[in-house]
Parts: sequence; C-alpha cells; structure tokens
Amino acid sequence: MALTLSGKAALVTGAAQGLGRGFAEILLQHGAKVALLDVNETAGSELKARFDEQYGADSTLFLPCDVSSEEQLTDAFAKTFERFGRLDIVCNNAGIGNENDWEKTVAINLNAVIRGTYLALQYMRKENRGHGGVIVNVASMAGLGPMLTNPVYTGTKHGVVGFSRALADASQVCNYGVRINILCPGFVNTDLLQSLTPNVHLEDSDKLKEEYKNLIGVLGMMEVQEVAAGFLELVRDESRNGAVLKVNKRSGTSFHTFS
Ligand SMILES: NC(=O)c1ccc[n+]([C@@H]2O[C@H](COP(=O)([O-])OP(=O)(O)OC[C@H]3O[C@@H](n4cnc5c(N)ncnc54)[C@H](O)[C@@H]3O)[C@@H](O)[C@H]2O)c1
Ligand SMILES: CCCCC[C@H](O)CC\C=C/C=C/C=C/[C@@H](O)[C@@H](O)CCCC(=O)O
Repeated sequence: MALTLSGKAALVTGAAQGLGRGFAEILLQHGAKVALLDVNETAGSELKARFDEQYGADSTLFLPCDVSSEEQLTDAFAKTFERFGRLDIVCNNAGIGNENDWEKTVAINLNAVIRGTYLALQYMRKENRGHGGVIVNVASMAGLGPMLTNPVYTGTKHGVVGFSRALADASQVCNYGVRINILCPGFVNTDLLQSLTPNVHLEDSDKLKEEYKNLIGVLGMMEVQEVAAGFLELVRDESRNGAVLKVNKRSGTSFHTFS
C-alpha cells in the first residue's frame, strides 16, 4: 500500500541544502506541503524563494531553526502545525560531523533527533487527534558499522538507529498509527563531507585520512537524488515500520537485517 502525498504536510530539518533539500524537493514533487527548518537563514530563504517559483508560495514554509535548541524546535513544530493544520511526515535530517566540538555533534545528530521524533509523535498520534503518519530519521552507514575517522559521529548514528527501532516497536504495540523508519546512506556528495577536520583527540590523523579515502573508494560516492529515492520509499511504503534502508553506490539500496 503506497501513501498518497497529495495534501499531506511534512517537516524536514536541515532542509536548506544537501540531502534535506533533496528530501524536501521529492516530497513537493509528489504534492506534499513542506516546512523547511534550517539554522542557515540565508540558504533557507533562498531555497524558499526558488520553491515558491516552482511549486507555489503556499507549498512551503521556511522556519529558521537550530534543532539543538529545545525552544526553537518545539516552536517550529507548532508553527508548522498552525500553518498546515496537520502533520503527516517528519524527516529528522539535520546533522554535522564535528569530532572536536563533539558535544555539539551529539546535540544535533542525536539529542535533536530524539526530540524531533517525540514532537512528531505528539502531533501525529491518533489518540491525540492526529492522523497517524511516518517519521524518517536520517542515520548513516556509520550507524551500522564503525567509521574510524569519526567515532563520535559513528556513536550518534548508532544511537539514531537504536532509538528509532525501539520507538517503532513501541508505536506498533501502542497503536499510535505512526511508522518510524531509518535511512542509512553511504557517502553522498554534499558539503558535509568537506567538513572533515583532523580529530584533535586522535594522533596519526594522516593514517586516518588514508583510511577515510579507502572507505570512500570501497563504498563509492552518490548524488543526493539517488538517496532521495530511497527516502521516498520509506515514506510511501505503509508496510514499513522500524525498517533500516541502506543506500550506497556500490551495493545499491537494501534493507538491513539484524541478527
Ligand atoms: N553526506 C553524506 O555522505 C552523508 C551520508 C550519510 C548520512 N548523512 C547524514 O545526512 C544528513 C544531512 O547531511 P548532508 O550531507 O546533507 O549535510 P549538509 O551539511 O550538506 O546539510 C546539512 C544541513 O543541515 C543544516 N544544519 C546543520 N546544523 C543544524 C542545526 N543545528 N539546526 C538546523 N539545521 C542544521 C545545515 O545548515 C545544512 O543545511 C546528516 O544527518 C548526515 O549525517 C550524510
Ligand atoms: C564528516 C562526517 C562524514 C559523513 C559520513 C557519512 O555519514 C557517510 C558514512 C559512510 C560510510 C560509513 C561507513 C561505515 C562502514 C563500515 O563500518 C561498514 O562495516 C558498515 C557496514 C554496514 C552493513 O552493511 O552491514
């Protein structure tokens, strides 16, 4: 059974560029309205202007938001619900890879995904007068195996996978009517990959940089659109709850199974 996106309301964090922009665009192409949340006000406003031309001014709402701020994220969800009158799809996508300011990385990549998931549940749960819905949390292949250059990033992504799978089971048992799925891309050609800086907590960063290059060589490099197709599958396939979708250049798209 495929979810119809026409008339649905979505919220995407980190939507101003990269994968988040790709996820927002594919939702708009399928008729959904989308709230674009991003800390980068310039990029977010520019993208909103571009989407206004392509999809009409009523199709998107740009909300400047630092997802690591409880107040800003809570307020952005409230403004989204107020504008669209419903919330059916949430993508907790915003993420960084800073191994030096690792507490900021944990705040954005994990804490904000947890808060964004609970906020989504609040607005979607059927017993809260919600319509049900689907949440896609963006982890990474580094959520399924170690990425030695970025141990904290790896930890946050493993956390996203574990938290989301547990909540998917809870939602099923409690009949919330909300599906929670996890997207685990390999390397994608976005600004995030340019942000890799030597990890001050580890020596021999030259060796680690070599390993990083080897990993990219093994997994290959994708473009945003290749991952956006996998995202749409997790949104639309109403049989999927607690699903972990891997997307990478070498082995394509497959659902991860846990022993
Ligand atoms: N690029 C890859 O190779 C890759 C692979 C797997 C998973 N991911 C994950 O995909 C997600 C998106 O990454 P990307 O590659 O598109 O990165 P990106 O840097 O191109 O885009 C990230 C977006 O998030 C925004 N953002 C950053 N911190 C924020 C905050 N505190 N509040 C709100 N917005 C914030 C940025 O302004 C930017 O628009 C991340 O969770 C990342 O970990 C990326
Ligand atoms: C600055 C941060 C860099 C962004 C990193 C992106 O999230 C891309 C991550 C890409 C690859 C990470 C891979 C880790 C791979 C190995 O641990 C491998 O064993 C995982 C295998 C998973 C599986 O299929 O079982």
